[in-house]
Amino acid sequence: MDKLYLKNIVKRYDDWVLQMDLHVQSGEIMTLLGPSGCGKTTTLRIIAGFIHIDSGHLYLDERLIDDVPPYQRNIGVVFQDYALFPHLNVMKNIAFGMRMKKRYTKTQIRDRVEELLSLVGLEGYEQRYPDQLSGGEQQRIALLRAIAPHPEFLLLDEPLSALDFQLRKRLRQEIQKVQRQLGITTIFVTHDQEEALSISDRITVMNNGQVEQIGAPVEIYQNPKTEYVAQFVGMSNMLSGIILHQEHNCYVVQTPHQHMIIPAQQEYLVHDPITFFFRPEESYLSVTPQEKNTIHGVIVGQEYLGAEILTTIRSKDGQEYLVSNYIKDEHFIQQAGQAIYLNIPVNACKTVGPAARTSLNPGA
Ligand SMILES: Nc1ncnc2c1ncn2[C@@H]1O[C@H](COP(=O)(O)OP(=O)(O)OP(=O)(O)O)[C@@H](O)[C@H]1O
Repeated sequence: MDKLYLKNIVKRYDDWVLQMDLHVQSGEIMTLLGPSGCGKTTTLRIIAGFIHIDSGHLYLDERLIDDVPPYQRNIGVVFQDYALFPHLNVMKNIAFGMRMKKRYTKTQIRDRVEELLSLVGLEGYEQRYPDQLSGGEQQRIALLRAIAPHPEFLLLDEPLSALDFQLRKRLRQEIQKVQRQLGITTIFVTHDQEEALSISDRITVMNNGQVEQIGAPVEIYQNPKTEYVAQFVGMSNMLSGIILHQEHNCYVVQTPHQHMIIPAQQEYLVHDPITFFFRPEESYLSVTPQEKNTIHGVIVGQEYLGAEILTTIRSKDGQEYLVSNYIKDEHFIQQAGQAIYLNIPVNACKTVGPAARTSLNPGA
């Protein structure tokens, strides 16, 4: 069932337009993912009721909420800076929203705060002040403050962006755990694709004010519908060519390098232009050419990433490709300038359709 429905929402700022049609299901974590300026925060602010829309409608539990003011929407919000009230201790910070509602007794408030603190392992922190907490602890308290008054919906706007990498990883698991235990429908905003893949039930990939693709993380990563999604979510190597002919369930494609064989996932005709991609982790290097789908090039650089090595290859026509190899599998540390073959298994090649939208914004 839809918890929230953004029906043909349009919001204009001068010559920039946000256009959204989005269903958020009850109990899910839906992530809005996209680069800076694509409209994630604007969407959240529309849902929270801080921004008026030019057209469209918002439904919460199938109830129209266009004219419901923010404080009556019963939505919990955690923004990027998660500023706690510095003059209030942890107990009072978390209790703040419950007190505002004037419908809870002192005992109910205390019990709720203690229950929530134990959920994130911060029992006994009630009397501390924000300046006596680490960044990660402050972030947890901000989350609890938002969920304490039993909101119907939780909006998290890049709540982890101020934290270091390890802490972000830990806290996103914690957010997910709390969200699951309370079953609270959540919209999570991030520009970090790894964070989106790890925390979400579904992801909405946004591009310049519009939805590019909506799907489960595995669907978005494995079957991106557009070139934009393939390149924004994970790393990908793009290739273009012309269909020469079909062979069984594959197309033979003329690319700048050679003929490449790719699975026939979509209907194409002979001579049609086609764009396909492969992921760095699905290709491999060799010093001799393989039977098919081999690109000859030279190594132009290698990046050591701990568990893997990311190698950049430049082909004769000057195009660069990324290949990642697990060091455990292959001790493939090479010199820049060395000639090498990049091999791409047929099934690693995936097509992306033409962008199924006409952008309203400049620069798309
Ligand atoms: N009040 C405003 N007046 C005019 N333009 C605005 C206003 N607020 C946002 N914009 C523009 O709307 C677009 C979307 O902004 P928004 O903050 O929603 O993006 P975002 O995806 O959340 O970006 P970030 O990740 O940097 O926070 C941007 O081009 C921004 O400049």
